[in-house]
Amino acid sequence: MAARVPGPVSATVSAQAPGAVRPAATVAATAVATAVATVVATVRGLTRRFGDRTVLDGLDLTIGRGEFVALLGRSGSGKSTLLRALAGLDEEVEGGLEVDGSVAVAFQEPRLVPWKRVRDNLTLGLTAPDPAGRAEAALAEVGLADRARAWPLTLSGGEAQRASLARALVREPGLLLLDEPFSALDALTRITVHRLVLDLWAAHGPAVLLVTHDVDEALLLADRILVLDGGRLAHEWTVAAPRPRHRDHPDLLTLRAALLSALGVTPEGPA
Ligand SMILES: Nc1ncnc2c1ncn2[C@@H]1O[C@H](COP(=O)(O)OP(=O)(O)OP(=O)(O)O)[C@@H](O)[C@H]1O
Repeated sequence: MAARVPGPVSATVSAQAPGAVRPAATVAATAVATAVATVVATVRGLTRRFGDRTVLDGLDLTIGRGEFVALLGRSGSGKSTLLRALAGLDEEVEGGLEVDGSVAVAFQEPRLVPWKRVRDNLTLGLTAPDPAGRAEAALAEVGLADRARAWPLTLSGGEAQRASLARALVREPGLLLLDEPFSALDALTRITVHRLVLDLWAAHGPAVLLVTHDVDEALLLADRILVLDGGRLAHEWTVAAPRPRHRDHPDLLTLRAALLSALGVTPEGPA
C-alpha cells in the first residue's frame, strides 16, 4: 500500500529520466483511504491553481486496478496538469491523491536520452534484478529486439514511441500514464501502436490513464472515458463494446456523438 502523508501537500520529485518510474505519488492534504485493493489511484478534491487561475477545482477520480481510462477535454482544460499530479511531478497541488504501486509515464515525445543507446535508456534508473535482461525482453515485446544497441536519434518516430512504451513497462508500473503518446504518429503507425498498447496492457495488466484528443482512439482503447471541464470530471462513460472494437459498432457510434457533444464539437453530417 502507498504510504499516506498527512498535513500540507508535499511530493518529492527526484531528477530522473523522463518517463522513468518513480515511487507512488503519495500527496495527501487530507488523508485518503484506498477503500478496496481493486483501486490503484484515488484522487479527492484535487485543486491546482496557477496564480489566480484555478485549473483543477476539487477534482475527484478513482482508477481501478488494470482499468484502461481515457481522459479528454478541451485544450487547456488541465489534462496534463492532472497527469503530472498523478505522476508526483507537481508539488503545488492541494487535495488528496493516493496511488497504490508505482507510476510510469510516456509522453507525446518519446524523450529518450540521445547519448544513451536504446537499451540503456530502458535500464536508466531501473533497480530491478537483471536490468539488461529485462530491457532486452521489453524491447522484444515492442518489436525492437534488433535496435537495442541503436542510438535513439536513428529510430523512426514510431520506433522511438515503442521504445518509450518499453521503457515505461519494463518497470511494471501499477499505473501507466500516457500523455498523448500517439498524436505525432502517422495514421498507419498509430493503428499499429494502438494494437501494441492493447497487447501490452493485456500482458502486463497496469491501469492506464490515457490523455488524448482523439475521440476514436478513446472509444477503441478505453474501458471508461472521462471528460475534464471546468476543473472537474464533467462527463463519464463506460465503454461496454467488446474488443477488438470497430469504430462502426452501434454502441461506439452513440457514444461518439455524446462525447463530441460533451467536447463542444458538432458531429459531421452525412457525406
Ligand atoms: N507551470 C504553469 N504555469 C502557469 N500556467 C500553467 C502551467 N502549467 C499549465 N498551466 C496552465 O494550465 C492550463 C491547463 O494546462 P494543461 O497543460 O494541463 O492543459 P491540457 O488540457 O493538457 O491542454 P492541451 O490539450 O492543450 O495539451 C493551461 O491554461 C496552461 O496554460
